[in-house]
Amino acid sequence: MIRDLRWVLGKGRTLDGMIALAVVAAILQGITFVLLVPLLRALILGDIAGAWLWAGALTAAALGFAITLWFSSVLGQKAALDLSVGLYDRLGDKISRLPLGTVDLALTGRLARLTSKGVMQVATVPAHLVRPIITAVGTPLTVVIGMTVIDWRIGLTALISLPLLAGGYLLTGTIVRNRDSKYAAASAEAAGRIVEFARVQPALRAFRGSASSNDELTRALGAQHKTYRSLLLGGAAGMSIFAVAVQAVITVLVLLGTALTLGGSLDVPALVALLVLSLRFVEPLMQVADLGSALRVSSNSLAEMREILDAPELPEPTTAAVPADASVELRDVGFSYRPDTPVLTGISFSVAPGTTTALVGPSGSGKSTLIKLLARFHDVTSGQVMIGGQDVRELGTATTMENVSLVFQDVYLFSGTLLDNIRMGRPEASDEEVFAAAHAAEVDEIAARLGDGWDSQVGEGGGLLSGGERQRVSIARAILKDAPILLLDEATSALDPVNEQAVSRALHHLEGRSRLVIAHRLETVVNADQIVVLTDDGRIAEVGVHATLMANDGPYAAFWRARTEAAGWSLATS
Ligand SMILES: Nc1ncnc2c1ncn2[C@@H]1O[C@H](COP(=O)(O)OP(=O)(O)OP(=O)(O)O)[C@@H](O)[C@H]1O
Repeated sequence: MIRDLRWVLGKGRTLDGMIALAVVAAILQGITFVLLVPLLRALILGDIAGAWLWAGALTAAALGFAITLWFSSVLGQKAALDLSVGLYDRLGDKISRLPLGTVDLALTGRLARLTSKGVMQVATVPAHLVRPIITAVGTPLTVVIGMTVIDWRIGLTALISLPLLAGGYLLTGTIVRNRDSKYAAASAEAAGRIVEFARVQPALRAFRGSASSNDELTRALGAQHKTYRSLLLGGAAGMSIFAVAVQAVITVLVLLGTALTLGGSLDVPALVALLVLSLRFVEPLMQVADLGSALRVSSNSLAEMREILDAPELPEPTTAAVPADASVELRDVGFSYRPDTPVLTGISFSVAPGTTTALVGPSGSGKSTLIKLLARFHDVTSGQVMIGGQDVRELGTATTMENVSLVFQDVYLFSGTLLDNIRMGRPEASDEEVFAAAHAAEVDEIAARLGDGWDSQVGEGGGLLSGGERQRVSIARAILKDAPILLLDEATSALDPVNEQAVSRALHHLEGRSRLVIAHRLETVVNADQIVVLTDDGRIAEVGVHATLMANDGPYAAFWRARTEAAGWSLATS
């Protein structure tokens, strides 16, 4: 854990300083406790001069303890700040370098949890956990040494009791850790079910509440409740075991001290003083169990962050190649998300500069995956994806992205103004260029409808706009960006006719680029320079133009017949 913290902090001098001062503070606190023995002894024996002397020494040690504790607290707070800044920096930096294909909803959810609760848990480790744990261990050790100096038999007994207490602590830890991870898993499941429950509300209400989704949520909440109860019971049992171990040690020390006093080898003042010391000796240890389980929770969060930070990135070339033109070529491309489950196999075709290729295939045939490979969301498992005669791995992610514009179904707008969202296509564009792109994509009518025109907020994720409006904003971005290659997922089937026509007109402004389109509109398919038909297992079934493929009477002709029968009206409107 400390190694991981040091890794986040870089040099970690603040952390090292805090640890060194915490060790000194723990020893000074132990010495303060030990000095109680001669002080009490002097007081009981009526040695006033001696008592003053010991009281002075005790005050000096206590003062030293307070000062070092204060400095180590300050360093602990500084380490907390450095840690949170370091973690946010590293996570932010990593997200910008992760393959886009891996930045999905699951990762977003994990990051939301880790950057809120997780970072705080880790940042407070030095000040609130490491330092108290050093005190909880260093102080009793110093006290044991002091006891040994006063009476070696009592000291030795206290020393031997330490492994017993450590055993009790470990047992507590094991019980809490196992139950805590079960509770964490049940909580994550319950949180997922609640989100799902909220998401499917429209469907649930439309179908008068299908019981299954409710059942799942009830089951997940029940499991969470059960694991929480088990965690509380386990934690209480663990604490009790530890407390019993502590009491046993005190009892043994009292019995031994009494026996030694009765035997005449220990005087009464020393016995009283040692008994006081025994109580102080176990006091810091009592905190260890609590601190230990908190430390484990923080260490789990840090491990999860490291998992994200250590996730593999796409290799980037030292010098990015330059594409010769706007052509696209796939050479025997194979891809799988998981080992041994290929999604695409043996895909080869080219898109000549300025032409349109329509991708057609059943749901799940890999059309979106293929488009994402071209934008380097992932690297191929085998074969090559080329842009302008260069492998995208030689172009690197940045150059690849410079050469493509993406207009996808699930357009995500960031919460900001309409204009800012369009400007994102080319941040350095002038206002005139932004307005021209917005006008071409017919976004100006959206601006006119919204209260604050171009400065209207679009809401988180663009939630204040309709699906078709979000798509037009995304087309405006693409027009502004003016990249030579357009990757488009049409999805106009999900739009109302007015929006569909607006999107369709907006897309005309993106003609002239090399276009690879997941085609849903029959008009796009029939007019495409080339149609690539995929099979349901991600292979190429046919490549050609509409007339040839219809004449072949193969899978494409079957697809065409099915579509025109199902949506004959759309031919009439196109
Ligand atoms: N991130 C992912 N991780 C694992 N498997 C995935 C992932 N994305 C897609 N798949 C799987 O890859 C296959 C192809 O999916 P893809 O979305 O590319 O198909 P598609 O032809 O675009 O489908 P649709 O027309 O329904 O959008 C499917 O079996 C899908 O379940």
